[in-house]
Amino acid sequence: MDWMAVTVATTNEAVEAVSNILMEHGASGVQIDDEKDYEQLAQVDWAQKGEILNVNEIPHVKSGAKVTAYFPATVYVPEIVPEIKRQVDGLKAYDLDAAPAEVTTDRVDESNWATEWQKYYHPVQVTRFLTVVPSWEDYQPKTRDERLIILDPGMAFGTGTHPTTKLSMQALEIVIHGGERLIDVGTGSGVLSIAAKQLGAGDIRAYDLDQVAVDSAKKNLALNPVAADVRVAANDLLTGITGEADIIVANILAEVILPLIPQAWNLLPVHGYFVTSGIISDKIDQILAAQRQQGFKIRQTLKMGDWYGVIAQKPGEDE
Ligand SMILES: C[S@@+](CC[C@H](N)C(=O)[O-])C[C@H]1O[C@@H](n2cnc3c(N)ncnc32)[C@H](O)[C@@H]1O
Repeated sequence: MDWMAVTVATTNEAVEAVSNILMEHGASGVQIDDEKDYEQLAQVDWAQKGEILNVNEIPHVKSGAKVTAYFPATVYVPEIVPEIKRQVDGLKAYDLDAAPAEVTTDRVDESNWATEWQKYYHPVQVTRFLTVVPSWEDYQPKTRDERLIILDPGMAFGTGTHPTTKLSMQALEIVIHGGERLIDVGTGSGVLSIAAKQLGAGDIRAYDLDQVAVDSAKKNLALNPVAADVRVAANDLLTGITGEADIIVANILAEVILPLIPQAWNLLPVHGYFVTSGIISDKIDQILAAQRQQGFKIRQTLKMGDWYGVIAQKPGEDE
């Protein structure tokens, strides 16, 4: 369906009143492009927040504000524009300066609209060997060792750039030597399974509680031929799962890692690795204590900002 966009160029102080006017005329939603908001957005470290986003590339107003309202084809826009203009000009009566108060209209093709945001996502090198590439980008490895993770950053957590995901990948680079059987608990977008395959892991099973994540992981795995044989299913942690794994990786909140510790212990052989991430600094001591209590040896802790990752190992008889 085609939509019509009505844009009012105005001031920061009149944004709310202008938005109300547009909504009262039947807009399905408004988009606000305000110079002041943009100044704040530019301060955010988007990679740190887990987004492969380049805010600097987003077109934006250089002064004042622009309110754009979207109207479905059922609203005849040329008819309502003069009234919108009259009401915006009328804000002066309430001591609101809405100038320049210019009203323009444009046709929006919904198919372009839905993919417009993709323009701002780009390949990001997340560890020494791994680069996350949005599925629509044509990107070739820059060095012989660079491995790609093709992702469609959709609904599920895991664009690969969040510190907790990076820590997990760094830990996988340490523990994977080739051919290991691996279980990815809380797979999200499937990013860690793809990373593990790229690093040489063998058989991989991936689980997530959330069906949206399971579907998203399946789509992403299909984009990466190297990970085509990863099996994904909905499951609560490792409840009911049998069959040994040499490595179990989980990037989940500390509260959720606690009940996973005994489950992981039961599925790991001697010398098997338990890689955990998603642990905020306040909880690291509790997680380390619980893993030691279970019998794990802590081989390495990794840190990025406020986040920790842990490489634990099930020790041999002689340790
Ligand atoms: C922080 S995300 C990690 C996603 C991805 N593995 C990564 O490293 O970027 C945590 C994931 O764990 C899943 N999860 C939370 N509780 C779970 C549970 N009890 N069993 C399985 N998955 C769970 C969430 O749905 C989410 O997809």
